[in-house]
Amino acid sequence: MPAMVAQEVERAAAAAAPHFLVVTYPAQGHINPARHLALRLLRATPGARVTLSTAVSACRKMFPGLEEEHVDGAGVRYAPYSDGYDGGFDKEAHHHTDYMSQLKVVGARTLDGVLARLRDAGRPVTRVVYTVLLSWVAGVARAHGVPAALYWIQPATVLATYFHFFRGTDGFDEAVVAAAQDPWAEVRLPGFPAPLRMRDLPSFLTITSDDHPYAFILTAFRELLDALDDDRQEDGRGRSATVLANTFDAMEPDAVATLRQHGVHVVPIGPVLSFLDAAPASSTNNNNDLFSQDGKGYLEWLDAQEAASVVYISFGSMSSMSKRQITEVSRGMAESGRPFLWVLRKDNRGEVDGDDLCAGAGGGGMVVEWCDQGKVLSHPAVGCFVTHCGWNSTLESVSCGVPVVGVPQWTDQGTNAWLVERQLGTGVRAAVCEKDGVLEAEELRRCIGFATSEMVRAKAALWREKARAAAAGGGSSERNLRAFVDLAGN
Ligand SMILES: O=c1ccn([C@@H]2O[C@H](COP(=O)(O)OP(=O)(O)O[C@H]3O[C@H](CO)[C@@H](O)[C@H](O)[C@H]3O)[C@@H](O)[C@H]2O)c(=O)[nH]1
Repeated sequence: MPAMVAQEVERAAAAAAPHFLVVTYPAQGHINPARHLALRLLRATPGARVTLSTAVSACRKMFPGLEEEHVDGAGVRYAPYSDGYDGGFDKEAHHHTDYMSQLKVVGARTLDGVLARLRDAGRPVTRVVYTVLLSWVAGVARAHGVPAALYWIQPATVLATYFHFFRGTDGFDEAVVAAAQDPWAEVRLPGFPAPLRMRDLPSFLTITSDDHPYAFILTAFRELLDALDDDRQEDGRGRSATVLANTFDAMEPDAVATLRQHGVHVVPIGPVLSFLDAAPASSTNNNNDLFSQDGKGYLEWLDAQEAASVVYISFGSMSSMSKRQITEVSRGMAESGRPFLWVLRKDNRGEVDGDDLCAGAGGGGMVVEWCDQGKVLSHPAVGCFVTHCGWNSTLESVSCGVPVVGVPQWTDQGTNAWLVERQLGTGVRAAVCEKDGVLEAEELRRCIGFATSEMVRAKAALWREKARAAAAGGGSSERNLRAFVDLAGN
């Protein structure tokens, strides 16, 4: 075959290969599930391209010096959009509402540029997948004639809650507004056999004024569901655009059923955790950290601990611990006599020194600024996880069979704690001080004792198997993802 013809054939083949563009908000808890999905898509689709797009500032933290594009060691390409704050968003100087409006305008314009550039380079995007808070991405994809799917990175129960709230299904919205001030009030979520308490619902539903500092988040969720409706009308089949959900059938059957019954085309593909796919030694979620590890050798320290003895403590990438909370955790761990590994981010520890904390807690632990949580939870020495119940941390704990002490702070975390305690039985939600929400030392010790009991450990082991079976070859989530991928290839 003459060289020019061969080149043409190669170019045509490249243009025909599926190309997924995964777009995410620039927060650690959003970037991680996006990258795990990117890796899953690469693995599920031989010859496919996967590009991940998040804001320039986040991309530069992950890959210093990045300009237009970067390909990581696993083959995921990064092509950032601009959120209007390429130097980083200073939350002391600007209001988050301004950030969201900038993100919508500048993000839409620059993401449009990313799609155009990939098309002009002979690598047209065939499917866009976007995470929460980014409803405008659906419009950008539509303008390029590319189908878009929402990737829901919180539990399906939270999606069902927002959906029925915004729709007003069976008066759910009115019931929530009436009970907003009472965390113990019970409300019936349509499609669920038993009532939930207000504290089990996403915290944003209790926002009753547009002046509330987080009112913009409730608006962003409303817009996200509206965007699904826009696609429903265009689809003509009476169901919404695809919603890939980072959950699995066995974990949230009621939520998946009620959403489908109301026309939401929800497709459980979780747990989407790439470190489950690799051999434990190479398991990693590296390369996408917005925080730096301090190289303290925590894995070697874990190696030296007894099996299932260590309590791992982390409140994720956003929540901060008050000074009193830090003191109570430190006291609780000292009194428990158990070894602990505690993540206290720099922006979360105030004046507190990690080494002083360890000494104060009896010297049986280690405080780090950030760690590879996938590796930590996969480590046999870890026997309990004290967590704020972010959805990623929750799914990671379930998939690693580590029992949980839940200390939810806000957003979806109350629902995640409810799932863990009431639906799965793999942990316990701690009682906190009514005045300041602090988990006190005695309660921490009690909860760790309960979470490490034979009964809870057995449940955690059971759900570990169910989670892994769903994601493994032939499992419900793997089949769902494959069907999605096959569709995207056509
Ligand atoms: O030292 C650490 C601490 C955390 N992580 C990872 O960081 C992610 C944290 O995500 P998550 O547990 O969901 O917490 P947040 O960062 O707080 O995530 C935000 O986003 C999530 C997805 O929308 C929501 O479920 C949370 O409530 C919200 O706070 C997880 O993948 C962890 O493995 C590390 O790798 N190292």
